[in-house]
Amino acid sequence: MVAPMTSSTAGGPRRLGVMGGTFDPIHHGHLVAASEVAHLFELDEVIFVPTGRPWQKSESTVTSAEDRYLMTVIATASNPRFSVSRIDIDRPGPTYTIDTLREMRKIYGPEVELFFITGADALAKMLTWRNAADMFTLAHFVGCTRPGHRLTDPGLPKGGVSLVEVPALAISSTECRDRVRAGEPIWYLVPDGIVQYINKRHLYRQ
Ligand SMILES: Nc1ncnc2c1ncn2[C@@H]1O[C@H](COP(=O)(O)OP(=O)(O)OP(=O)(O)O)[C@@H](O)[C@H]1O
Ligand SMILES: O=C(O)c1ccc[n+]([C@@H]2O[C@H](COP(=O)([O-])O)[C@@H](O)[C@H]2O)c1
Repeated sequence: MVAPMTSSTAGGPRRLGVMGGTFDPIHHGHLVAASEVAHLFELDEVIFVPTGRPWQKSESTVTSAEDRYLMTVIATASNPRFSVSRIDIDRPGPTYTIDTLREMRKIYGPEVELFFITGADALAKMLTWRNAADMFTLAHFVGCTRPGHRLTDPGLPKGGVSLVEVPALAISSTECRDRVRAGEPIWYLVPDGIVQYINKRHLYRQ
């Protein structure tokens, strides 16, 4: 593990975490990873960014962007340091992180420090992402441990990534969807409001 960078705290540039994900649905694994990275890196805020069209996931299995966005808002509402951005769902075309980071820099200004947060599985695939080499000039990348996945640096530019240990929660969105489909409970895998939203909207039934 690489020791996290510490902040310049008061008076320094704003430090923003960017937690990108399909969040179909959002679960406690996402929330705990974001919270831990916020703590370790002394972030001012973590912005959750639900994907619009996650091109590396099968389109037919992805729930509508509005449902995923609303679930992300519900799940993060109680944490004053968490917020949700629509930038990926409002941008047409496939979702590329290079575009997310460019847009973030336009919105928050060139001085802001961006920390893009990923789990070990996403980090392992990062070199297959669009314009991967350019992403590292726009943000620092933080790879988090995730049960069932080995956390290694897949050969990213030196200094561009930190690997950190977060509390281990063996939860995936796939498992949540499968459990709903099978009539099994997802209480405590996801926030209570997400169980209620899924039931109200009849998501993942077939
Ligand atoms: N339990 C977890 N612990 C740590 N990181 C996680 C965990 N679950 C997801 N992540 C990370 O959160 C980000 C968004 O993940 P995503 O929304 O694709 O959820 P998922 O559970 O991996 O979904 P699916 O099962 O549908 O593939 C990714 O960087 C992923 O690696
Ligand atoms: O930029 C890309 O080409 C790219 C390819 C795959 C995933 N991503 C981003 O990685 C984050 C996690 O994605 P996912 O598919 O694991 O939910 C999310 O912000 C995606 O937009 C980005």
